[in-house]
Amino acid sequence: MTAISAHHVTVRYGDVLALDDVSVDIREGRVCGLLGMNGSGKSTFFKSLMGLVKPDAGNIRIMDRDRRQARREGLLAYVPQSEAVDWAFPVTVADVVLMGRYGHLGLTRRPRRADKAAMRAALTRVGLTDLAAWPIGELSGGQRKRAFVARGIAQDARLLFLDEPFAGVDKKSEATISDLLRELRDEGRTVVISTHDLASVPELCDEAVLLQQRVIAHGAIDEVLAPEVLARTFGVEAR
Ligand SMILES: Nc1ncnc2c1ncn2[C@@H]1O[C@H](COP(=O)(O)OP(=O)(O)OP(=O)(O)O)[C@@H](O)[C@H]1O
Repeated sequence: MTAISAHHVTVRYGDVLALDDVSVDIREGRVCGLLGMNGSGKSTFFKSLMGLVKPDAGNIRIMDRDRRQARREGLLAYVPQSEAVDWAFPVTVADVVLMGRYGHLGLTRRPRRADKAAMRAALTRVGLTDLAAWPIGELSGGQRKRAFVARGIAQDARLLFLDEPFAGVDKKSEATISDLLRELRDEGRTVVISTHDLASVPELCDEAVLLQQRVIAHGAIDEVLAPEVLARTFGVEAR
């Protein structure tokens, strides 16, 4: 099945054209890298897929559903950029992961035994069991990312979007997160990571989309990262 089907998506913020006629199809069970410079529209594309931004034109389907239905079914999980999170907010790691269980029922619902079991299983999966009671703000960059991935696992999301997952993360944590994402892919989930760090892409991703308001290239890594494509996009000689 096609996990993401975006056709002719255009998004404007006032005078700024953030996405220009973007069409991308991504199959289920893939790790896809969404590549582009700062301001190229990566976050806007994620927000459009999540239903947080309403495109001015175009059509988006998630696993053959409209975005609202996909959200209602809990198919989508988002791991935000570190800067987008208020790390001083007093929640524990367990709280963050439990948020994956609330779905559309609202925050007043008390977690049941099954929710807590799913939370614990997800924390085990990402290796954070011992830190369950810690305030999220006291974790390292890599641990925070893993906590948010655990939230997606507890939710049993079929698609995970990670915005710059390796920014502010040390090499060891990066390897741990990459392994985890590959495992999730092997279970048939679809993982899309946005990054401007091209070094992490070849090993982790099955395919890549190069974005600069428009889709410059989409396909196998060696095609998308071909020196002539990068030179054209970034205006530099690629090594
Ligand atoms: N809420 C907004 N209002 C106005 N302009 C915006 C808004 N959000 C993004 N933009 C602009 O839209 C363009 C695309 O931004 P976007 O954040 O999607 O890019 P990005 O590739 O994710 O970049 P970054 O890696 O810096 O987050 C940029 O020019 C940005 O300044």
